Amino acid sequence: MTERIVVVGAALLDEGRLLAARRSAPPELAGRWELPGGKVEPGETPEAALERELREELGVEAEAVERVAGEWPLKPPYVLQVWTARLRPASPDPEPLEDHDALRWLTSGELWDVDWLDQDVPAVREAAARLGA
Ligand SMILES: Nc1nc2c([nH]c(=O)n2[C@H]2C[C@H](O)[C@@H](COP(=O)(O)OP(=O)(O)OP(=O)(O)O)O2)c(=O)[nH]1
Repeated sequence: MTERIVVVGAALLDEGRLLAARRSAPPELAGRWELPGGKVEPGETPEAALERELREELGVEAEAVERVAGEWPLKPPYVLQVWTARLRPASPDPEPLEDHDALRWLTSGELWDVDWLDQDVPAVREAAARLGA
């Protein structure tokens, strides 16, 4: 059986907008936009991983809300799963603390203004269906 490591991506939604984050590393991904998140660690639930990654990367207190149906292949052995998420009431605003050098809140009309990682495009399309919901 092949090893498979889940990367969780957050479709962080706020006031009908989706947060996009521009990667600053590694060189082959730098400058492209993604859903913030990261690898699920052994023994961790995807929801806990998502909340931990958002705290580390963006300094926010977020809550995973629901899984976006689907799973998208990344560079083996990684696969991307996406959860919608929201900021908890007392959360600070997101800041690009690590892994990213820019953040943008996108309305549905602005969704394709950023250069998403190719492998994120189908996931973003699915997540976008929740915008304004
Ligand atoms: N977080 C995130 N990673 C993505 C996305 N799309 C995509 O190809 N990736 C890739 C980039 C990385 O190779 C891998 C996740 O790595 P990461 O650097 O975000 O995760 P991490 O914080 O747990 O990593 P690490 O520094 O602990 O190794 O998945 C995405 O939308 N979000």
